[in-house]
Parts: sequence; C-alpha cells; structure tokens
Amino acid sequence: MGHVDGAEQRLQGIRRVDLRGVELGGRGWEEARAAVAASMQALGAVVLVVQDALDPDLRRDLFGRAVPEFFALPLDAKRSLVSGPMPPSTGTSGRCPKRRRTRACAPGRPPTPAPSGTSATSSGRMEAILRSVSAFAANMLGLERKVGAMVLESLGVGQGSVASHLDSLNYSVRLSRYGVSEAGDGMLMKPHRDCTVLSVVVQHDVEGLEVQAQDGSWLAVAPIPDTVAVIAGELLAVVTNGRVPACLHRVSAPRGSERLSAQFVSKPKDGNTVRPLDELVDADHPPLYKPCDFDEYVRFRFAGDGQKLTDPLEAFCGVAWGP
Ligand SMILES: O=C(O)CCC(=O)C(=O)O
Ligand SMILES: [Fe+2]
Repeated sequence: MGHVDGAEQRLQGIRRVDLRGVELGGRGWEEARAAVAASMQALGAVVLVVQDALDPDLRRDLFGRAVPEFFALPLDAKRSLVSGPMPPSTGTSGRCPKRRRTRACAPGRPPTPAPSGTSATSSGRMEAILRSVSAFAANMLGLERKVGAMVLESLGVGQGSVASHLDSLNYSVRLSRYGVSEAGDGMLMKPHRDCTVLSVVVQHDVEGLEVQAQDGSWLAVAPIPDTVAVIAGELLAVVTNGRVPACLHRVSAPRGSERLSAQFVSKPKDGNTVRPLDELVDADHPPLYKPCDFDEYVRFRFAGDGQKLTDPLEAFCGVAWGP
C-alpha cells in the first residue's frame, strides 16, 4: 500500500512516495495520488519508490553494459540509434562542459538501419543496447502515465481529459554520461527547467541531482536503488495552467566519479499545440498561458531569442495580466 515517508527523509532531500503495489484506482491509489500531487504542486518534483519499474537486473544491464557501450560507439552508429536529430550536447558543449548525452530510441520505434560497414559484432551490440533501452522505456511508460494521471485527477480533471492528455504525448529516453569532476565542487549542469511535460530521472550510483525548494534552497535527490525522481517540465506548467510549476533543477559534481543517468521523458506528439486544460481555467483561474506550439517554442528556446532568457516559456506564451 502506498505511504509517504516521514519528515526525517525530507532532511535528506525531497519527500518520497511509495508506489509499490499501487495501481490505478486500486488500494492506496488515493493516498499516494494526494502525496504525489502535493509534492508536484509545491516543487514540481517528487521521488517515488518503484521496485517493479526498475528491478536490479534491468538496472545492472542498463547502466553496467548498455549505457557505457552506447557512449563507446562511433558517432555514426550512435546516430543510427537515436530517434531524432542528435542534440548538440551529444559532444562536449560549452553549457555543460563535462557532459555527454544523447537521446535513444522511442519505445516501440524501430531503429534506423545500422550504417554500412558496421560489423556483425557492432550491430549485435547495437541491437542489445536497443533492447535494454526499450525494456527500460517499457517499464517507465506505465509509471510516467500513472504520475500524469495522479497529478491531473487530483486537480479535478475528468477521466476523459486525462486520457486525451496522455494520448497526446510522445515518449523518449535520454542517456547522460558526465565526466569526472576533479574539484568535486563544481556544477555538471546549471540550474534549468526541462522543455518537457514530465521527466522520470534515474541516477545510477553517483548523486548530483538537486531540485530547488520554494525557499530557494537546493534539495538533494539521493541515488537510492528502487527510487526515481519525477520532474515537471515547462509544458506541464502550461497544461495545468500554472498549478504545477516547472521544476528548477541542477546537477552538482559531488565527487570524483563518472556519473550516469537515464531519463524517460514525455513531450507533445509532433505538431501538437499545448494549452491549459479547460477544467483548469475559470473565473478564479484565468489562463496563464496562451496556446503553445511546441515546435515553434523549441525553435525559440534553443535557436532564437529564448536562449538568453531566464524564463523563455513566460516570454513565449505567458499571458501578462495588467493591474
Ligand atoms: O542527470 C540528471 O540527473 C538530470 C539531467 C537533467 O536535468 C537533464 O538532462 O535535463
Ligand atoms: Fe533537466
């Protein structure tokens, strides 16, 4: 049955909610839903205990083999495994100098053929990487949908709108490998908000993820096996008409070890425009966001004027309410 861990765990980071054995509408659902929604509304983040979603064998296979093998592949081979254009940070980048990362296949989506000249051993290895990433994605999909449903249901959104919101999403996996920080006191990733609906973050072994609390302090998310962090992105702020804030988070460099993480992220399907759900707009809650064309927003945020702004979402589709 779902339960919320006590105050002592807040001291180590953010509150944890136990979702083991909690199924949609079943025993413990309402209690867990309230706890998840409260944390998401306060912080835009929650930590979940989820043994079934990431069993030890899958974790070992993913981080012990598939992720290191993925990053060891030549660029062409990596490219054939990702579902869209490679993000600029696939190589080292100015913004996150110690980090290499990429997206991997979307669940259920076949990889593009291996580049010509790929040996049988390499292509066998690539298939094995895809299998591990797909197993991870398949397990995370149910979890991410569960959290999305919990948040919207507890805000009073009806079943039909929850279902159509969930159907409007696309999912993908992002793998990150951060190089060793010698100093141990720097940042691996600066404070930022994700341009997603939700991200489920799995840290492997080495800590670093921190989320900002309402008082401005940073709460560490410990890399405990059987736990994942769920982070609200900017598009969930739009969908919920600001009830769930996009979580400001960062990755610190705590000690001299390489750090690996995997994220399962949801975004609007190609071409979808995101707007506040009807049930969350009324006289007391005027719309805070105009409809947000996702593709245009991505261009604005990463290639246009939005790059320099601290709150590009607000600049792109925020409704300014005068006095
Ligand atoms: O590696 C992590 O723990 C989180 C990475 C992150 O915040 C991101 O890729 O946006
Ligand atoms: Fe992030």
